[in-house]
Amino acid sequence: MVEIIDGKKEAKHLNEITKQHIEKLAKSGIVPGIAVIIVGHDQASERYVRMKDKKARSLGIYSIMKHFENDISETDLIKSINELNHDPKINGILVQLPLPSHINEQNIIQSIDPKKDVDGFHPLNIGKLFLNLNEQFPVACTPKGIMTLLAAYQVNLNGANVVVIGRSPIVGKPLLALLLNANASVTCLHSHSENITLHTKKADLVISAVGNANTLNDNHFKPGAYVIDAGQNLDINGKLVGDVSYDQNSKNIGFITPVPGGVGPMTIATLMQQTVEMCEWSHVE
Ligand SMILES: NC(=O)C1=CN([C@@H]2O[C@H](COP(=O)(O)OP(=O)(O)OC[C@H]3O[C@@H](n4cnc5c(N)ncnc54)[C@H](OP(=O)(O)O)[C@@H]3O)[C@@H](O)[C@H]2O)C=CC1
Ligand SMILES: Nc1nc(=O)c2c([nH]1)NC[C@@H]1CN(c3ccc(C(=O)N[C@@H](CCC(=O)O)C(=O)O)cc3)C=[N+]21
Repeated sequence: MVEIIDGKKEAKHLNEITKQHIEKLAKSGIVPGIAVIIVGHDQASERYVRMKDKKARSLGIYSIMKHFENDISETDLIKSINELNHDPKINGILVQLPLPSHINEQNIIQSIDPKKDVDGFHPLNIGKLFLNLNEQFPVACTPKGIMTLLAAYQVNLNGANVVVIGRSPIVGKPLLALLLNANASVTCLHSHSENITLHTKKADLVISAVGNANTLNDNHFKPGAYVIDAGQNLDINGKLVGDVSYDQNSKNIGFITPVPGGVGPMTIATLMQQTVEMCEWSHVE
């Protein structure tokens, strides 16, 4: 029997805690603020951004959205980010990725004030994460949310054999650092990796962030394995599915995050949590 790791439930719990922090700040007249920038009209991106805005507002976070046409220049986009860098009402700036190909993503990410980099994508914050510095800095929300979920399910990472599939700067790489910092033994696989099963069969925990349906199935895992599926894919019927195909009776998978209802809701809840944390950090400095 496969047990479900309920990301929706944990996200709700995390949002309740975030709400308490917001209420406490409100007593000092402080309202945390987030700005989300989106370029172009990609349907999935517009949908994610709306979900973030709606959640922020429902929690009492000041939320603004800047929607630009596909042909905005890199200079104009940076100008808009600069305004937000200097806006005292804004604690977190998120630029939805991917951006159109005429815009250099690194130039955009690096124009965000690292103290407002709520996505944790700025090289300074990624560097701090890899160095495991003992200070407060933002961390990419999907990996951070996965760590919160693992903690909620009391998954022991100390010395555990963990396989991460995917090495993007949004999911795989920051996850690798977080797991290493939590004393796991981590293997990171990617499109050049040979014999994926050899690695996954030995893993206590497998985290998949590939972006292809049916990348993994029950035969890839050792009995009782924990599986975190970060994939968001549309199957042939247009249904949202993860990277892992399985059913209730799968023999090996012990615990798994469903798609939808696993990593996705944790990402949004973590974005809200981190916006509020960054507001708190800015007021104690
Ligand atoms: N739930 C959530 O909150 C979030 C979900 N996602 C989802 O996670 C997935 C990954 O996203 P993202 O990291 O941005 O995607 P990228 O496309 O940037 O990265 C995919 C990674 O998977 C690797 N890969 C591709 N094919 C294989 C394969 N056959 N075997 C092993 N590794 C492979 C790639 O290797 P290489 O580096 O060699 O190209 C790459 O490192 C997507 O479905 C995305 O929608 C993303 C962000 C948040
Ligand atoms: N700067 C930036 N930061 C990001 O964090 C970022 C990004 N760009 N670009 C795209 C990816 C993708 N991503 C998701 C967030 C939530 C869900 C999510 O909530 N998924 C729901 C289902 C959503 C639905 O109903 O369509 C679930 O899995 O249950 C999915 C994917 C954040 N990303």
